[in-house]
Amino acid sequence: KQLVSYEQQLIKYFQKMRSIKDNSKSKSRIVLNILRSSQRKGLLFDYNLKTGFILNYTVKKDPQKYNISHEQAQRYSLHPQSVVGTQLYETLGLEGEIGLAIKKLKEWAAPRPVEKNLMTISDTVYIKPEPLGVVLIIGAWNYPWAVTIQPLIGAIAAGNAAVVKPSEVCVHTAKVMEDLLPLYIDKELYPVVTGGVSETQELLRQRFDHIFYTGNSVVGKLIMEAAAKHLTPVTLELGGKSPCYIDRNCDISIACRRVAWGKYTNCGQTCIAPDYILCDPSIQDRVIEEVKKAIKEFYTDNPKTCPDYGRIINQRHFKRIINMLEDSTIAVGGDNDESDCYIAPTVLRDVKPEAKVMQEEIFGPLLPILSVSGLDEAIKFINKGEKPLALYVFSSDNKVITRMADDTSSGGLLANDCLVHFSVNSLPFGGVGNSGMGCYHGKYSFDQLSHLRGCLIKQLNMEGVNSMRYPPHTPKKLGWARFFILQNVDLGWVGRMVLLAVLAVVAAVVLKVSRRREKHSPRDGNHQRPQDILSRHLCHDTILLQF
Ligand SMILES: NC(=O)c1ccc[n+]([C@@H]2O[C@H](COP(=O)([O-])OP(=O)(O)OC[C@H]3O[C@@H](n4cnc5c(N)ncnc54)[C@H](O)[C@@H]3O)[C@@H](O)[C@H]2O)c1
Ligand SMILES: CC(C)=CCC/C(C)=C/CC/C(C)=C/C=O
Repeated sequence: KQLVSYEQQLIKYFQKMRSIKDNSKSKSRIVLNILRSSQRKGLLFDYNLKTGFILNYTVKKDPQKYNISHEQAQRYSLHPQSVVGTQLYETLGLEGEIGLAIKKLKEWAAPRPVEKNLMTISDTVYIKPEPLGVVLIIGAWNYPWAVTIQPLIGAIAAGNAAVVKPSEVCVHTAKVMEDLLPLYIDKELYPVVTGGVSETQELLRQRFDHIFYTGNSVVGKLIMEAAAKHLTPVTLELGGKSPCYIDRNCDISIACRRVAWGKYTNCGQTCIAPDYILCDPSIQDRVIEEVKKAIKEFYTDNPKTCPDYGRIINQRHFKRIINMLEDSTIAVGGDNDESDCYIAPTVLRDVKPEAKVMQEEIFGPLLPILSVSGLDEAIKFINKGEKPLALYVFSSDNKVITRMADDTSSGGLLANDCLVHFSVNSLPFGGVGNSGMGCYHGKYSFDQLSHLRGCLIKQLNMEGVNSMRYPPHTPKKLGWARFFILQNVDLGWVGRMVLLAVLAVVAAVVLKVSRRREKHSPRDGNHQRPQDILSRHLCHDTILLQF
């Protein structure tokens, strides 16, 4: 029933939308105006229903069509990555996020009761998550589905409208998104705007209610600058050099296989790829040998012909990565082919901190190894740099892992594995410092793209209790205020019942006393209501302290 009435509402709304004339000069302004007017109509506030409907429609009712997007993506000949790989690294996560949102949305969107202090004990105090409005999602090219659609799922779940701006660098995927998204979700509420820097800048001149940007830190600063003009909050999912410390005390063979997977997946073009290895010089040769073995195991003797090994996204990035090889020693790989944007899985040995490859995020299949004398030096080295998006530590010794966690800071920390924290939707995913701000995935996406509105609903009675905060202020009142405000009450269910019973008894006693007084004294202008008497008791009697 609800759904039918909701659909009727939608039909009316679309009729109205169609009648709006496109008389504005700027394409993005039109888009924004449409989204804003849909917001004003209050339709988006029906978000439980709407999101449930859209998400169900997308995945559950039409799984076949949902899958077509991968196949079609392949047909549009995306940058080389196997169909299975695309699903494993990109769309599997999306399915998980959608499933979770469908399952949990009611719970996430519901008012959240919070702890109260004594002053607000009889009030209703809660957090009400509200949609922010219109979110601008600017995606990057390296995992275009994951980094563009995953925030969109959060935006929809939280009841927002969203403009989706895929990266122009992944030309084909952007086109697929532009073609396919409107087939599955409401194109009026979630339009896809394609284009490059100038189109993005034009979008950024508009006022959004949140900007969710994924990409490099240099552009991240420009996004923040543009957002500041409208005081628009931002989520910045950036990158940087994610260190990987391999302790002497660990299974080096397993560690290196996991590091090789983390590094060479998507040809190193992963925001959380281990950027470089720090290890004791005594294990460097072993590390090289084991990474080499893993490369062969994953990508055969000739990664160039292996369908699971990727390519560099374009020649600009190819040249940037090849330039980094200049002053380092190649231990494994190194062969490349510019015409095919191919760079073999490569390991660099005895790399100096001043080497070119150590001056910026590599974002390619080069794995430099730097020598450190042990954990202390590794921590020192890491702390000299910017706070990374991910930090990896491999050790069989829990003390080593704990020290790394305690003495460094990063967006995420992973011990004895790489990348997999991205797939755990109960963990917040995001950077800190130069690697970004804000986080998402699962409920964190919902909260990040909601306004958490603090609500306190008081009744108009019990006015006397408030006298402690009203002028004239006195030290005695302050004493009471201190007690009532600073005492947090978390009594639990039983405690609340006991407190209620005690309050009822006190109220009954006070009422009885006041009635007796009323009986014995005639009504006059100074008559006091029971709650005033109660509050006087509350403020001046020691009974309360025992309370
Ligand atoms: N933290 C994460 O989740 C995450 C995920 C993927 C990538 N990254 C990081 O992103 C970087 C790689 O992506 P990229 O930056 O090359 O992607 P990119 O070139 O695709 O740029 C990202 C977006 O910014 C827009 N853009 C580019 N220049 C702009 C400008 N001057 N003004 C306004 N908009 C502009 C693009 O149109 C694009 O949509 C790496 O640093 C990587 O670590 C981070
Ligand atoms: C398949 C498993 C267990 C995890 C996925 C790991 C992966 C490749 C994450 C990439 C995440 C991502 C969007 C990075 C951004 O650049």
